[in-house]
Amino acid sequence: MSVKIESLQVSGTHLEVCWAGNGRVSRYPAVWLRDHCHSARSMNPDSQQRSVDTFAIPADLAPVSARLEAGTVYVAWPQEAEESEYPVSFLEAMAEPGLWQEDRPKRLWMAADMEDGLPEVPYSAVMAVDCSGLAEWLNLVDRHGFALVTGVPATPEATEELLKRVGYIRQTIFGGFWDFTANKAFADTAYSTVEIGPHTDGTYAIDSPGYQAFHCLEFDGTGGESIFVDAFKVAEVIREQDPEAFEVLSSVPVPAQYKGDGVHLMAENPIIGLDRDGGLRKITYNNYDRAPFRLEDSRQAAFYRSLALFNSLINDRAYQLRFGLRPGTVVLFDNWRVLHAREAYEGHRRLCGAYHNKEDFLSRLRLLRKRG
Ligand SMILES: C[N+](C)(C)CCCC[C@H](N)C(=O)O
Ligand SMILES: O=C(O)CCC(=O)C(=O)O
Repeated sequence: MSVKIESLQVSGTHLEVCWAGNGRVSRYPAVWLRDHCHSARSMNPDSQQRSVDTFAIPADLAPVSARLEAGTVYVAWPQEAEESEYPVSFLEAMAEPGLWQEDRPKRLWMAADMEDGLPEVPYSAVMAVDCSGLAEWLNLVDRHGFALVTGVPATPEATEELLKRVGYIRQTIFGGFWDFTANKAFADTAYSTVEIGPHTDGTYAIDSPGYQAFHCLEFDGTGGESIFVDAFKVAEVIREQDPEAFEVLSSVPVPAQYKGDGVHLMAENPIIGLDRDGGLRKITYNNYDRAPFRLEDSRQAAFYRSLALFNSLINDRAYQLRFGLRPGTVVLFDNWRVLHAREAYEGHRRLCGAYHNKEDFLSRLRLLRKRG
């Protein structure tokens, strides 16, 4: 429910809005206001894209008058016949200066935190038309870094249909929706039976896949247990216990590469990527794909020490959630936060799954939350 406006007035180069209930006053500068006008002449009514010429707005613009009518604030400008329009809800959302952000709290975890059960949603709920189950699944992934869907028909078709409810599938050198065994189809150990330690995928991609899903369709063998690690938890432990290591891991740009299958992909990222406020944004870690690079000796020593600390924590069972992927259960996890790994295995194992881009998952989550 939108907050009500108690009163509004123009004051110099600003519009002042006094909000009902708390008496809070918001001040909006004229140039910013004119640049964000919602009328059809300033915002394309079909695309909601800005059409006003930002750069023709006089730097000394000042509003002439303002009025409120039926949930919209109208502002009159000198030399303009038409008023600008602003939904009250828009002015409320922009009441104070501040950079864009969304409230998406994370629950960081160690293995013991998951002893009461894993975040999961039944397939029937996720596929239901009302999308409440889909919203629950994506909210769980956003909060915990992963979530299971149980009772999924063990077919690639059902799995692909499920994953397409999240958003369109990300294409990579491995294709789109993939269905694989240890067939050495690509120059990557995923297509073998060897052990793969905790890592994120696509460290060699400038835009690493935001999410990854696995569904084990067939398993007739031994070993092959999956491992998941909340690397945000590990990063916060390091930030607390070893600030020097945290500085190294969050600042040294580590190059990665994928060489083979007709490509040579390269990208560089710090292992612990931070956002503008110093919060955790993106973990990028795959020691197998780290490309050669050199630092000067003392920095090189600090890098290996920090890397060894990170490695010791992600391989500490206290941080490792371990379970076997089995037919019927799909795991979707945040590839920018949760490391995944696999024990070596023998016998036959068939996995299918896909990647999603970070922005497409968050778009679906955002729209589902708006419906909620
Ligand atoms: C596509 N599929 C999941 C089958 C295999 C992907 C291999 C990804 C590679 N280990 C990396 O770290 O990027
Ligand atoms: O086989 C698995 O369980 C996972 C393989 C893997 O790590 C990957 O595809 O990145």
